[in-house]
Amino acid sequence: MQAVHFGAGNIGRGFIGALLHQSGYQTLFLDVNDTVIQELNQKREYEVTLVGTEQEIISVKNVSGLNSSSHPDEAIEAISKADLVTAAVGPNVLAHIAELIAEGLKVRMRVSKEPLNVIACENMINGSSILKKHVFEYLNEEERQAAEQSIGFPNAAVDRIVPDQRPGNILGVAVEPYYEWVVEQTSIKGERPEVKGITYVDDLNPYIERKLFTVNTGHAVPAYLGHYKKYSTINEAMGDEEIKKVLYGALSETGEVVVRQHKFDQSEHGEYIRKIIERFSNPYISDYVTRVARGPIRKLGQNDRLIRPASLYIQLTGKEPVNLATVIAGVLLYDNEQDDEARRLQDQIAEKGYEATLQSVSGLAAGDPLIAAVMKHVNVMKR
Ligand SMILES: NC(=O)C1=CN([C@@H]2O[C@H](COP(=O)(O)OP(=O)(O)OC[C@H]3O[C@@H](n4cnc5c(N)ncnc54)[C@H](O)[C@@H]3O)[C@@H](O)[C@H]2O)C=CC1
Ligand SMILES: O=P(O)(O)OC[C@H]1O[C@](O)(CO)[C@@H](O)[C@@H]1O
Repeated sequence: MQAVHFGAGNIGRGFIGALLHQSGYQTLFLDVNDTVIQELNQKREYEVTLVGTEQEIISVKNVSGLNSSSHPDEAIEAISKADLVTAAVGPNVLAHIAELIAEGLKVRMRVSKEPLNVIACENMINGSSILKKHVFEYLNEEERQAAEQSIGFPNAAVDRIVPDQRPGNILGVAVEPYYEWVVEQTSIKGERPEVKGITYVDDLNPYIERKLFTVNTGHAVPAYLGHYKKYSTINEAMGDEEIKKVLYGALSETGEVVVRQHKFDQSEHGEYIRKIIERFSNPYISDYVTRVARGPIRKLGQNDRLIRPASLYIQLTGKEPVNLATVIAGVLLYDNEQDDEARRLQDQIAEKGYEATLQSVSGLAAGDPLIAAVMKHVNVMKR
């Protein structure tokens, strides 16, 4: 079986690539990073090290790479013949891989009605549906109708902390042992892809929201408040009692939302939170606050890990999400010259101020109570 995976980065190699290999797939990684592609083609294998109290090494074999930017025709051909297409490129990059996928589908649909599933493995709600929308922009009406019949874009939630790797080791990845990959089976075309480790569910929404609003909201706390307090790693930030207090508070706020919205059992959700906080504190993983904080404009999006649960908390409880508001203030204060979105955010703030910037990046209406709640913390924290 042949899988084509877009993005030979941390999650691509450290999570999806490893499971595909363990499930018997040959994986072609499509990426724009020549160094990684060359190394993949030279070595044809790499190691994933699970780091915890005990270490385990997984050898990922039957892999190759292709620079999809300089070799689009080969990429199109590979997509046209693939048994499964996956992607972990980052939410903002989905639009940029859509044309290649569309061209691959056109070639495929000309010669066969064989079903294919395309799964976006990103930290976002409805990632595969959004990718589908981008792909369909490159298809004509007839092709769209054919694609509706045979090409599935099941949404997915992926969870594994894969920090940035040590320089010098191009392919090897150190990852936490934990993982979760949940895929919406109702959108699958043909047989469900047999990938070890995928949990199929009918409705993904509860799982993606629980994950995004617990793992990712939670991780954002030591990331942004850690950077604010001048820590460089998540581990250091997790040792700060003030940060931990906001973390517990924020996860209790999102917990209330997730449990009420999706009817998760309260005590099971408490246990889920406990495990996640333990994962953030894994002493064997060295994760920089700047990686987890990357892309602050995206993270202030209306459906992302902070604004959506904070807005829902206000709607559902009528209370102020004090802790989530503190973290959102931390995002607005996130100043990192190395991060393009952080620079753009600070430029906007310099031009029009915190309140108007928050409003414009989050899509919140003027006068939304969340804005006032956040501004209280901005005013204290910026002193
Ligand atoms: N690292 C983590 O712990 C987790 C990350 N994710 C999600 O997985 C996605 C990827 O994250 P990471 O692997 O951490 O990022 P990464 O930056 O390590 O990997 C992204 C890869 O995509 C490649 N890429 C960029 N533009 C491309 C294009 N046009 N065509 C093909 N490849 C392209 C990059 O060169 C890079 O190798 C993100 O959506 C992230 O939120 C989800 C769960 C965990
Ligand atoms: O990948 P994003 O959306 O930039 O956010 C970083 C987050 O994603 C993860 O890498 C994995 O979910 C977490 O470590 C962190 O919370």
